[in-house]
Amino acid sequence: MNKIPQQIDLLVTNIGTLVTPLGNHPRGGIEMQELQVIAGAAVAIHAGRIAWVGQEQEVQGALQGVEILATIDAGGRLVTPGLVDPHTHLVHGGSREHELALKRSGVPYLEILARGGGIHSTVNATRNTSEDALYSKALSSLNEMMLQGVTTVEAKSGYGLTLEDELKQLRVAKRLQENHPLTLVSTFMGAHAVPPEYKGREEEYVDLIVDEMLPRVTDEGLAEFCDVFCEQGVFTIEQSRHILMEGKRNGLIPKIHADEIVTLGGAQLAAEVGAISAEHLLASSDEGLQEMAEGGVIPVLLPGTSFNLGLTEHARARDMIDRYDLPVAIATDYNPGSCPTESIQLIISLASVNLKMTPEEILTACTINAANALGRGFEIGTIEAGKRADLAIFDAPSLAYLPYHFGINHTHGVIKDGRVLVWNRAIVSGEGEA
Ligand SMILES: N=CN[C@@H](CCC(=O)O)C(=O)O
Ligand SMILES: [Zn+2]
Repeated sequence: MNKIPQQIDLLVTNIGTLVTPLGNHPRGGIEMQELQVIAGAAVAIHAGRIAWVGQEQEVQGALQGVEILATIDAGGRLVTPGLVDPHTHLVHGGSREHELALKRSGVPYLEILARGGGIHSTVNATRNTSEDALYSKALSSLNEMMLQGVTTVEAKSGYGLTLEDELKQLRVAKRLQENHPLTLVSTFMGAHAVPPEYKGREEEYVDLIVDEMLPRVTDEGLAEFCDVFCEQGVFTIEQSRHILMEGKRNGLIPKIHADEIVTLGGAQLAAEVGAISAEHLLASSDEGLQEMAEGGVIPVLLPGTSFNLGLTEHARARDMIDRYDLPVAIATDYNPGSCPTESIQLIISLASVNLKMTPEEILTACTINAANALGRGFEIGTIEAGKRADLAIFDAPSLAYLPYHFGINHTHGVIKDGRVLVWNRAIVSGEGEA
């Protein structure tokens, strides 16, 4: 139990129900179902951290003699840990609604890419967009995410695909890290596609990533993670292994877009290279899932992507949880092609409808498990003394109401590092404010 400080900066009172997983570690299998539920709760915050959490009727006793600087009334609402979105392609230029008809007429995702559209179309747009314009666009998406109850967001590069354009994307993320109150976590993904100018010279592009991009990204401190789109016609298992191992040598933790469309063995590769997470996994084999479980790799599932691509098959979340005890995380995968939405609450409903996850599993997936997919389980993802004071406050009578009542935003308030950022559904403090 943490010692209670002499001063409380903010006391959140009148919480109808507080729901949170517990602990710092990823929660797999049946543990995903286990939450702490406190009816009539209060949370005391000091220096951006949770100092005390418990039943409101105990608050007087617990905080006796402590000076309370400010109080905020949660109005009997539902409070959860601030949500964590561990997989987004936040920074990019343009949009791809011009591909909608093609997509809906049944042209597969990889076919659009092979024809020079898809990711390549966004690479063009991103190269032709200034750093300031990329910043403004990403900022408005980040604010949307914040309004959804999200307090930590991962952001990948991968729409530049030249040294300078990859650095440009990552510098935008760094500026947002510095100026925006949400926590932004950066991932280098120069291996998102082979750019058209390297067609037929794929190995040369891999060399460019390894010899020039990785060292610069590390030198400038622009990313924590390195990701690869390991997929048929994109990067092979061998190329992915090489890039991820070289990334590791440069101090970047591996992540991998694995087995999204074709069963290539990306899940096994994730375990082999010691990846912190593997993403998508619609086509992973049982062997792959078993190896992920043994290797401690977190599956990050992206139900918005399979929904938006019009697929009838989805990632096997039930098998992952019930048979392999895996600590499933979920994310938006926000990107301009396969999943153009910032709405984690839509993803929460899709995790219920298409992944057949329970409300308790879903909350675990977008809090403590997502936090661990970003190596941050020690400081976020639960409401416990000592953790960062990141809270989401919802206009919802119960946890199950979040996936159940779909397609609307339930967020009433957001508190990040003890600061009220959203209240009454509006941003009250944000980018550029101390
Ligand atoms: N599948 C690869 N990358 C992204 C999509 C990128 C795009 O289509 O622009 C994803 O995770 O879904
Ligand atoms: Zn992605």
